[in-house]
Amino acid sequence: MNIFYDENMPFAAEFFADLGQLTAFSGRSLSPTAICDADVLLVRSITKVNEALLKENKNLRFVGTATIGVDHIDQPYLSDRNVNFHSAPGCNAVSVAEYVLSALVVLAERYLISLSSLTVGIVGAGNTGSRLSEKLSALNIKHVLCDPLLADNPADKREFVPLEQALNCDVVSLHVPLTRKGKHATYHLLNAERLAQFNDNQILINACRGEVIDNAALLKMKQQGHPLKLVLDVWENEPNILSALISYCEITTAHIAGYSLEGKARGTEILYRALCEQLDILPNKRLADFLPAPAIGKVEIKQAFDEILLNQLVKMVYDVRRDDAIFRQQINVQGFDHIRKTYPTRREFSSITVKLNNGLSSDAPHQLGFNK
Ligand SMILES: NC(=O)C1=CN([C@@H]2O[C@H](COP(=O)(O)OP(=O)(O)OC[C@H]3O[C@@H](n4cnc5c(N)ncnc54)[C@H](O)[C@@H]3O)[C@@H](O)[C@H]2O)C=CC1
Ligand SMILES: O=C(O)C(=O)[C@H](O)COP(=O)(O)O
Repeated sequence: MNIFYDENMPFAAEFFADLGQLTAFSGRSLSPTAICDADVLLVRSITKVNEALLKENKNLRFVGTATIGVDHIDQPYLSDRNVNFHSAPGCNAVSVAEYVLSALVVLAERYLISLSSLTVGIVGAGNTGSRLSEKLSALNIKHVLCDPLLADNPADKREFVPLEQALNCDVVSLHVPLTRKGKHATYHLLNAERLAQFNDNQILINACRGEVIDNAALLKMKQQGHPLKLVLDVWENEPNILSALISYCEITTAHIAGYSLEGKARGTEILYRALCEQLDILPNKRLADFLPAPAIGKVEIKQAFDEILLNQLVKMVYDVRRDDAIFRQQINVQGFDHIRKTYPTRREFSSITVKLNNGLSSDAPHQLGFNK
């Protein structure tokens, strides 16, 4: 069995070696002839999987994307060809939530804002939005959820607000898939008209897909002097982004919100399990067998919690300013894809054990995701 996989899938060789002949590829430049004899194709978000890519291939049985987003996959085409398709729902949702939290901590310090004074509007309350909601709850940060599709689902008991209410919050964080059709399509969900409603003090965070915000309209608004504070991880038309926007961002990164080692590697593991199931093989490998020990393994807390201490904990694991600095320094030299390919290791809160030796029963660090 010929298994072709994106070179940016951590532990792919370790997971898949026993299942077939492995070939790694560079996701942006994959050609139809390169994969003409693939039985299994494992991609990430930068490879568009469609008729144009697969036209030379007659053998394909399985396509997997080690990502949450599926907007790069022509699923009806795969289904017409009877090729099984799997994505990796939720794989890097914690990573996205930790990115947003780090951005909030950094901005709160930069502008001397207390996080507990803010209300966050989470647009899209699936895996990434829900993980963010849990972490905000752990820090007692007020937030509302907007998700008209889940609001219509009687099984989901959470309270939802209309979009306009979420967009009015002090912080607006976007967590929707990119969709172009239907009543709830998200392409340019934030168009010029909605962007114009933002007030001077708001913070807008986009760590879902660039096309959810009309980037040209956003640039125009910033050029006209709107003080909206911007955190942009994703961009329209990656990797050829609207670079004039960069200098208007408070925090700006190269689509790496989901790039914790755990988040990326979980994507690989989910596809390994899905392929094993298709092949009727019992999976015998687990991600825990491959993850290295983190640089910092254990922390002991010896004083009572306050916002400063909790913010320190967040930044100790992941300070988004590192990725912001790399982006600003390298975007015009090495380019968008290079920054992503050479991403330095980042671990999730769960990689660190936090021991409480402060006489308090408060469990905030563990609710935030740190290991007990
Ligand atoms: N920056 C990054 O590195 C990453 C970006 N993503 C992006 O984030 C997106 C969301 O991820 P998940 O939360 O895991 O997906 P999910 O599928 O678990 O949740 C998305 C939620 O958005 C809701 N939704 C759809 N249209 C909506 C609309 N018009 N208004 C409000 N809510 C709407 C859906 O009902 C769903 O509950 C992914 O599709 C992907 O494109 C995901 C992971 C990493
Ligand atoms: O999971 C998703 O959806 C994402 O946006 C990924 O973090 C994107 O990473 P790449 O697949 O582009 O490496």
